[in-house]
Amino acid sequence: MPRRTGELKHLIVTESPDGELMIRFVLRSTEPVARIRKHLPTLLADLPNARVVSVNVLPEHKAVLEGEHEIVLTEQQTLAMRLNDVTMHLRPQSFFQTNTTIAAALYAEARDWITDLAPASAWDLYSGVGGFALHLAGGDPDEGPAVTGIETSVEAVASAELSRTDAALHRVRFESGDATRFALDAPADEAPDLVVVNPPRRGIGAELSGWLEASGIRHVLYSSCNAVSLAKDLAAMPSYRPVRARVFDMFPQTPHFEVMTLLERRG
Ligand SMILES: C[S@@+](CC[C@H](N)C(=O)[O-])C[C@H]1O[C@@H](n2cnc3c(N)ncnc32)[C@H](O)[C@@H]1O
Repeated sequence: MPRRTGELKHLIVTESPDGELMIRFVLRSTEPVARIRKHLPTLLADLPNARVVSVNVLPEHKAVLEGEHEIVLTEQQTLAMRLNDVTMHLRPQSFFQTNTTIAAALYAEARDWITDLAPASAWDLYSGVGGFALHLAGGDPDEGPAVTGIETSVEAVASAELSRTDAALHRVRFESGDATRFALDAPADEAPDLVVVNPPRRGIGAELSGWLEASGIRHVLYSSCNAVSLAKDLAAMPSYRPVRARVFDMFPQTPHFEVMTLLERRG
């Protein structure tokens, strides 16, 4: 009979493409924090590539990986994730695509497809730490589309803002908020040329797909980790036709995959 009295629930390790590590101890309580702090110098000496070490507190016994309370123990608060020519500064608790090599290919392909379309403005809905927005914005801060990223996680928005500032991309901005609410509340004359959506497994849902269908937006780039919700969302947007699509093996050795498609308004 499990007694559930242990303190360590999970150890979450993120390795950057440069081999640097973010190590997160998911604990039942803050009781071991003083001990981890005490042994931190030894841990850092044994793992010279460790850059960020934190404790995440998850008191409840439930089927989630992490809780809301995070205590960063190192001076460095973010892990630099260098993908293609974009550096993203990842804070603990921010979503990052599961497979970094494939994520780099995904963002590069998105940029490739979009460059030809040369949109003046774009929204990156469900922007996370800003992978799509930062790639679409391009290397020159004065060129490329004006991009607005919308994301519910405050930590992810803070990560994205840091990366944007670091790259001096003044035509990119990130806001914390609900993607559907943002679209529904936007003045009609502020609709962009392109909308990128990269939602969680549930997809974008009836409200946002209905809004896109009724909008005059010319292109939608939809990156999905669940082909079932993607198909449902696409069925609700018959005014768009897929002009490009590619499957990415984001979750090797599982039945899951990422699929990205570029949709173009008919007519
Ligand atoms: C599949 S991840 C994609 C993140 C990002 N596009 C990337 O490439 O890393 C989905 C993101 O949607 C965010 N999210 C979930 N529900 C949301 C909502 N209603 N509005 C905006 N963002 C949401 C999650 O926090 C998560 O960061």
